[in-house]
Parts: sequence; C-alpha cells; structure tokens
Amino acid sequence: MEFNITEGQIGTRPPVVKPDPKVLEYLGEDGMRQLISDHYDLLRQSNIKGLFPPSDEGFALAKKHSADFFIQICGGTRHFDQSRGKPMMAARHAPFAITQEARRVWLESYIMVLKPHAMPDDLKQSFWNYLDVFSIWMMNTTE
Ligand code: HEM
Repeated sequence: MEFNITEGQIGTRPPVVKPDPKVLEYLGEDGMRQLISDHYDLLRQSNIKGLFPPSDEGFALAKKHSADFFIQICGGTRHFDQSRGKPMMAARHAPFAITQEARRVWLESYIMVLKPHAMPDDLKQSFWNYLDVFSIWMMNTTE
C-alpha cells in the first residue's frame, strides 16, 4: 500500500472519513494504545518534540488523551468525551504552532509505525486516509 501525504492548505478543512471500525476490532483497545504510544515515542525523538509536554508524566498523559480519542473515533468507548469533553480538534491544536513541515514529521512518524505493523493493508489504508486528511485541519501557521 501507499502512504501518500496529500498537499493541504493551512486553514482548510477537507471532508474526513472516519477510520473503519474494523481497525479497532482488529487492534483492540490495548493494541490501539500501543500504536499511539509507539507514534508518540517517535515524536519525542523528532524535531517537533518541543510541541509536546517535556515531563514523563505529561507525555504519558498526552499519549492517553490521544489514544482515548482514536478509540472513540474508531467506534469504541467514548473515553475522550468522558475525560476531555467535546473533541473540537482544530481548536485544541490552536495553541501549538503546527506548520506544513510539522504535519509532515507527524505523519512520517505514523508511517514508521504503520509500515511494519501486522494490521491488514485495507485497515492500514483506512486509518492512514483518516490521518492524512484530518491532519490538514490541524495546521495553523506558516512559521
Ligand atoms: C489526524 C490528526 C490528528 C489527531 C486526530 C490528533 C489528536 C490529538 C488529540 C486527541 C490530542 C489531545 C487533546 C487534548 O487532550 O486536549 C492531541 C494533542 C496534541 N496534538 Fe494532535 N492530532 C492530530 C494531528 C496533530 C498534528 C499534525 C500535530 C503536530 C504536528 C499534533 C500535535 C499535537 C500536540 C502538540 C498536542 C498537545 C499535546 C499535549 O500537550 O497534551 N497533532 N492531538
């Protein structure tokens, strides 16, 4: 399969298709938490690590909130609504400077996690398509 990164303009919100619920059925909550944790561990070594909480506790919490969201968006338990409230993802990302380049690093870190993953390709594709398009919504600055 191809992990294409779609060109996206800052300030646009192209229509998003949620991941196939089979992604969560395949991974289970634990598998999803592991996948998100692996992604965050790569972010912490990347040149956008400065966007994320520096402390181990803060970083672990960031992983939890992200995994809560992905479980929910894949049709699972609404952990995110329960712990954080309405998603409003673009607004939640507004305090962080997310450039085209930061999005690229964020997506490439996901490619590193998804490529070797045992998940069937059609499920990877569905998950990827969601990440690719929805991440355009989070870009908010040119610098
Ligand atoms: C599909 C696209 C994305 C989704 C679904 C997503 C999801 C999330 C979620 C659920 C949170 C936690 C929000 C909260 O608890 O208040 C979060 C936080 C965050 N995200 Fe994203 N995100 C996406 C794209 C990005 C991109 C492209 C970047 C940067 C390149 C980014 C950087 C961050 C940062 C810096 C935080 C705050 C971490 C913290 O301090 O807790 N996100 N994201």
